[in-house]
Amino acid sequence: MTHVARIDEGARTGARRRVDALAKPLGALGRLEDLAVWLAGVQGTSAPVPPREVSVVVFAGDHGVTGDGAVSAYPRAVTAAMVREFLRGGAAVNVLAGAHGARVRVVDLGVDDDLTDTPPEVRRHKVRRGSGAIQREDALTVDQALAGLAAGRAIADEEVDAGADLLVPGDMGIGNTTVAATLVGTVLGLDADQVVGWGTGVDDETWRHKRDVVAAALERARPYADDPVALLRSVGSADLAAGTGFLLRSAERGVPVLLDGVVSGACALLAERSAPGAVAWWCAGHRSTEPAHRAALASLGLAPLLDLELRLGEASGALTALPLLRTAALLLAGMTTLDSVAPPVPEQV
Ligand SMILES: Cc1cc2ncn([C@H]3O[C@H](COP(=O)(O)O)[C@@H](O)[C@H]3O)c2cc1C
Ligand SMILES: O=C(O)c1cccnc1
Repeated sequence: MTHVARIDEGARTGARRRVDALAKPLGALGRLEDLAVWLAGVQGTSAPVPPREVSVVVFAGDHGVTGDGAVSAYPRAVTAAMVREFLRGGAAVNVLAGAHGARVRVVDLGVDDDLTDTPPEVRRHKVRRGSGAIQREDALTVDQALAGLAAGRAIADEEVDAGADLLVPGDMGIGNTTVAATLVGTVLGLDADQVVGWGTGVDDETWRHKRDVVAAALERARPYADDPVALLRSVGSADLAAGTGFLLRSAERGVPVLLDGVVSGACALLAERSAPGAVAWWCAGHRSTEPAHRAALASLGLAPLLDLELRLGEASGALTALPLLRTAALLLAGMTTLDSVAPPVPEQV
């Protein structure tokens, strides 16, 4: 059972009042105003501060769905190679985190490689190597789905206990847009055509195969549309289970999250289904080109901060949006009020 923490409505009201009093026309800072009010609600103060301790967690895993003909433009071995690169510091997530002052942690939940050359910390939460081919078999056992969820929760706890004031989920796993599309399609009752995208940049023939794979997986998953754990078992994966647990725990601990692309969007949809109201703790950093991401955000009622046609994952969209969140807080804190600058109303004679 997830007990969603309460958003501070008083702080939101106070921040809205302050925003409206600032030295600008009413509403002139557009969605930056809403962002400042959101931050106030999740920080529990009408004077929110820019998030300082930003913790990015990249959940990594491989997907059995890549086994029967390509659903991705890249081979499975790229997952392990990119995990190693995250540790070396040359991936997009590293550059963006460095630029914007965030910490990156990579966690292997299901990479199809033992990664014995990486620090034990990376592999501590490993559930299995790869997941089942969801078009014809379960992705996980129930125990593995629960282990993935528990790992995500534990990781959120570790980050929050270490002082994180903003959590950012990222993803790495060849084939994961196929899994995310299946989860979103199942939860929202959509067809494969409505959720399947081009992922890493597949050609038309691969797209059609991907669509058929998702259609078969949707068929298997339909009976579990209202049961997030059964969904993760049948058509999910250990890394997406962990992403879902991470988001659930953020809402329990009352720590805000900046969401990334279609993978965190699918996790958010599952987490919101299992803990209605949790979405109040999450902000959508961006909208990717994946149709399933668009559908997930619309269903969650989240308006993305950016729409830059990104299609990378790794938390890259969320980190690109991070400065906007800080900007919103700085404007609220630093601007003076209109009544301190406006010429006084002339007195009647
Ligand atoms: C070099 C490289 C770096 C990446 N970083 C994130 N992804 C992203 O692309 C993959 C999902 O797309 P699909 O479902 O089409 O495989 C995931 O690994 C995701 O994290 C990458 C993909 C590649 C090739
Ligand atoms: O939507 C995304 O986040 C995405 C798209 C393509 C590849 N990886 C992630």
